[in-house]
Amino acid sequence: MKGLEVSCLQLGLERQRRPVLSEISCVFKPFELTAVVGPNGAGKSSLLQALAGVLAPSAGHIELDGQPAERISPAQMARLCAYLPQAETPAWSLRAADLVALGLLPWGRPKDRERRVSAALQLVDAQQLAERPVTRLSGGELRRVQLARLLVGEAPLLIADEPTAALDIRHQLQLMHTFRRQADAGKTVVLALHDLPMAARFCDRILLLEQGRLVAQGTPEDVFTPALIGDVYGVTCEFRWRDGVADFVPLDLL
Ligand SMILES: Nc1ncnc2c1ncn2[C@@H]1O[C@H](COP(=O)(O)OP(=O)(O)OP(=O)(O)O)[C@@H](O)[C@H]1O
Repeated sequence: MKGLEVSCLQLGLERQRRPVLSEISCVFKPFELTAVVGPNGAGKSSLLQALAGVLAPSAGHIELDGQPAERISPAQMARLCAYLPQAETPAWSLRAADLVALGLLPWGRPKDRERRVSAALQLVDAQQLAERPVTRLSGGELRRVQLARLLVGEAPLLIADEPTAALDIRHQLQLMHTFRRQADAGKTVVLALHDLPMAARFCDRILLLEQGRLVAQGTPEDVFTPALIGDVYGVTCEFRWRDGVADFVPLDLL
């Protein structure tokens, strides 16, 4: 599979005329799983929406393999990037399998559609939900079906906003292993996460946002330090590293 490199150059974004992202410069590469972390309102979702082409930057550029994002047509973008927003309520009572199949729309109606839908449902342990109307699923079940829709296509760039938030710990781990495998196979994977130990364990790179600015980027060991995290989140904390796995202990408010 050909990977996709995404660059942000001095990216700025306004919402309701208020700046929510400023001077963000970073690169997302094939084979890399990146977590975007930061406190509530820091701009994680806004950055993901800009990368997915949902929100247009007010300053700077986004380039996909060197091509300016604004020159990429919506149809082309749909083949390049699969995006799952933070929250999405189903508007129609589709069967779960039909919702997942929507993720294949950018590629028409592939002959092996059913096999692919079933494989994607299996990735999130949701095969047993295939025939269920999506309006009658629990929060975590619906999220897993939506994640199957994200994973069913062939886009080289996967973007998911807090994908583990509604899931129990077994399904969280299963999903993070799936994203890890997608990155290992050459995809460029970008996730907004609040779970810092999960980000430390599975991700190659961390972007730390604070009030719309990128205050740190690097490996989990670079970014997850008590000084940086404590300062940005306003807490005292400890990270205890064992074989690349971080025990994160939030101690108290600063
Ligand atoms: N639809 C909107 N219209 C106007 N401003 C918005 C909108 N959505 C978010 N914002 C503002 O943009 C800023 C960044 O919000 P964003 O949702 O990107 O943060 P976040 O880091 O994803 O937060 P959270 O962890 O709470 O999901 C915040 O100040 C927020 O109030």
